[in-house]
Amino acid sequence: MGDSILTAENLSIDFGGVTALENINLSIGQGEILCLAGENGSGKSTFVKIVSGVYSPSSGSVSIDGSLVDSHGPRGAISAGVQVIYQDLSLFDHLTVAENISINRMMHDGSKLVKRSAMRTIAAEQLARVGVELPLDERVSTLSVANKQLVAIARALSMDARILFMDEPTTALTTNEVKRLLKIVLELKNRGLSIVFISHKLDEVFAIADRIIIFRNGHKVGDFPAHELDEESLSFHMTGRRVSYARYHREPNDEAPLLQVQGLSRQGNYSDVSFDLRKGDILGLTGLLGAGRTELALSLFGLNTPDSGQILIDGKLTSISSPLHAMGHGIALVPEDRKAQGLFGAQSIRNNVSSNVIDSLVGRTRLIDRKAEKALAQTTVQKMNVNNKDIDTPVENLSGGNQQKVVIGKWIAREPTIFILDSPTVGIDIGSKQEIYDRIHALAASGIGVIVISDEPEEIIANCNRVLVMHEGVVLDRFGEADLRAPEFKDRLATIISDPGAHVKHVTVPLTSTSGNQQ
Ligand SMILES: Nc1ncnc2c1ncn2[C@@H]1O[C@H](COP(=O)(O)OP(=O)(O)OP(=O)(O)O)[C@@H](O)[C@H]1O
Repeated sequence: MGDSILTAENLSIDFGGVTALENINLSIGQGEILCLAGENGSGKSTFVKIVSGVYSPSSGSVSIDGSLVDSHGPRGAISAGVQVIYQDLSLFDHLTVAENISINRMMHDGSKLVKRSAMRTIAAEQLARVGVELPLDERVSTLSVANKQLVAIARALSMDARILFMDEPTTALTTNEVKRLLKIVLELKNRGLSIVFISHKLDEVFAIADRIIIFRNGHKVGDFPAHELDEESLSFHMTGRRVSYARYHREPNDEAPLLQVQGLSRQGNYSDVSFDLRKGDILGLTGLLGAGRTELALSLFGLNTPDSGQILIDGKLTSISSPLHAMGHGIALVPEDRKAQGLFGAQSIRNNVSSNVIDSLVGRTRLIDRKAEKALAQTTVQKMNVNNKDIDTPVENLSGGNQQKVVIGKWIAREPTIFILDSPTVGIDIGSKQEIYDRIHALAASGIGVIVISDEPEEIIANCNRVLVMHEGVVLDRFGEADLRAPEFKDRLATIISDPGAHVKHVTVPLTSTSGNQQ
């Protein structure tokens, strides 16, 4: 580690009696990439929020270059060179690239007038530091998530950042975009910036980390040069146990399809998609972000009406015109964006879980059976291993990964027969992933049909007995259990996902009940 730039001493914080961090001591070196690892709810984001002045610690201090940082608000941290890029990026979508990059700098400098030329100069300079070109006058809303992220990095640099915190920056990026981002992070480090990088994707951590600090239950439990760890030892330090993902094998022998999708198309989203889903199937829908997977899932949940094609449930032609309709047919969807679509943030865990099954909780008196509601929420919290067991906690106070557990749990509570999970383990730690995979396997083994949307080859291989690869709205290829079992399949799938254009379609028979590819 180079000279230490930031030092945290004895940092502790608690929220209403719950200790989120206790006696954290750590330092960050000049020009170093430090990865913060830890299970969901271990305190990583809370640490970032203290250092950046969002939270005041109950005790302890943060100093930069030996000077104490004022812990009462973000100003002190910003002046000392701390910048944070949160997952939602906090950009102004309706403003241009140049305006977004320069706005903080101009406000910080006390500019009262909007000077367009100065804005453009600042933005161009900062983008050059990141090493990318973006159209300065383009509205940010039109950019890809990856390019929005570059805008956020350029904005951070414009504030003379010396330490850049990135909290799960790769969750919404494609494989190639992740590679570009990691390259940029390494270049910024080479120019002397200190970077604190938080990710649950251990391959990313090992691709860039100089040092890895591990939190568990609010305590620092490890501080290692990255080369002293590998994925297995890091997982062990994070969870205190050996983590491995069991593979799923379909047992039910009822071949009648629960769901048949035949020639489904929606202009601009997906085209001519066909597949069957049987009891006990876990069908993987994979491909890059933007492949049409999410749009297809939304159509199956009544939120994105197809233009043509057919959906059959239990052999009967069905039109799914609304989520209520879909739920009536036993379909559940864990959406891609848990914050916007999956949860009522200000509501308690209890209310979020019961919101999905409220009809079954209303008794003859037309009142909600509060006892049953409480029992259901408690069971969900236990089964999903949510770290906060107080069911009256607002879900917005849970860590990101624990929020995702509540979303999955509240849909399981509906006991669906067709369960669609869009990117179910984004932001989930490796130990919790294992638990969620076990739950998905058990649900499928009990006879429901599951669709898992994911671009992680490891996730697809651990969970699925069939896979559809989508690219630009069409099914590019499909694989059955025999393919999935082949030892080289993980690498093969990773190559197809990262470069679908180069993949030559070699299976032409559709995976329908009449096809031979029914593994
Ligand atoms: N504003 C808050 N009010 C109450 N509890 C909170 C608040 N913010 C965080 N916590 C609690 O502090 C603990 C640490 O949460 P934090 O978000 O720091 O975890 P994390 O390591 O970033 O997890 P993840 O990987 O899931 O994002 C959790 O138990 C969380 O519920």
